[in-house]
Amino acid sequence: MTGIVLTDVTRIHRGGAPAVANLSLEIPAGAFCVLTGPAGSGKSTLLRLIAGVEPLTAGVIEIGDAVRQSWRAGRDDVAELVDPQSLRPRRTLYDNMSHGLTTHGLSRKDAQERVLRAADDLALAPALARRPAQVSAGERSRAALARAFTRRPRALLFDEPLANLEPRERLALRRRIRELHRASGVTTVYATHDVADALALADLLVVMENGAVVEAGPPAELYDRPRRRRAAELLGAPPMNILPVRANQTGLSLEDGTHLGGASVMTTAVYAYLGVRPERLFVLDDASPQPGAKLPVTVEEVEAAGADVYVHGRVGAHPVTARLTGRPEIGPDGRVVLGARREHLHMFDVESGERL
Ligand SMILES: Nc1ncnc2c1ncn2[C@@H]1O[C@H](COP(=O)(O)OP(=O)(O)OP(=O)(O)O)[C@@H](O)[C@H]1O
Repeated sequence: MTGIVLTDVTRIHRGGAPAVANLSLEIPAGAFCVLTGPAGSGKSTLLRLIAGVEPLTAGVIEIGDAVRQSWRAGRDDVAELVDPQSLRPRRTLYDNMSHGLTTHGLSRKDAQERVLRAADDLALAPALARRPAQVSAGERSRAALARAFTRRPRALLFDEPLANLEPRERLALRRRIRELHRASGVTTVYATHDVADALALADLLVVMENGAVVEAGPPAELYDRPRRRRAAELLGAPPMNILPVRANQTGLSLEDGTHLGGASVMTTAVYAYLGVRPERLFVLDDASPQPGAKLPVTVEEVEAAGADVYVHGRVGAHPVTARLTGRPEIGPDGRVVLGARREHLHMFDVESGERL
């Protein structure tokens, strides 16, 4: 197995701002690394640079002994970009999957065995004789995935492979990708803006913005204890609520004096940003656990979306969103008091954005 080491990687398109800027990252051998971040943050560009289909402006990408630099193109059989668009339209799925295997030294029989095994693994057998235009979007995605696996590259690269699939198929293929990764152990880099996919798949999660890494680490750490305010905001849908507060021994309050609760998380007085994820808020009543903070919310909108109910409103002048499991009872004054447990409160430095 081979890891991927990126050192000061930069890609500048002609006349543009850097799509990837001085980015360094070490992806251990066999890891499932997920790149996430908003549109335009550089995820696809980074994948294309690793795949070698786009040239580097500066920096080095090492995939084992295969080294890519701006002045030296790397080998193109090292990292495989899984892309349904690149299936050849005039060939059957079988031919698409077997193409190139025999020229890379496999016997016809071994190539056939490999293709049939991959087709079995991805439930593609009935569609093998058809062309890409004659199968569903899900089958095309699975065919691209099967083709990549048959080639046994050192690294597999995915760019939003679930984007155009219906929800049930999405979940099934997401699980399959994870299982195939576990079975093959091939180092994988996967780009998505979907937070749930990112958290479900990653061993190493990389939050990107403006072509740079905001924060990287195990997904549970980034979700539960983000080190940076920006990473906390980017890794959440809806994003983490952020309120500017004064915290001292008596508790937390907003600049207009609104008291947010008695249980302070700080021992000395500081001005900070309080962060709380929408899904960690609950309606405060007699049965609620002891809250670390209370938010008196003036409700502006309630969206009932199946199992989730989104409550949008304001605390003082600041917007707040809660994701609840039931419709809250809203008082005649249009208010509801929400709570969050102390362990679900995050404090960030006002200037640096670092976790306090
Ligand atoms: N061929 C190109 N020429 C000029 N600029 C480009 C080109 N490709 C990408 N960019 C710019 O580079 C930046 C990063 O784009 P990239 O597609 O890598 O982001 P992304 O995170 O994958 O976005 P998305 O989630 O929308 O796919 C963007 O500002 C984009 O406009």
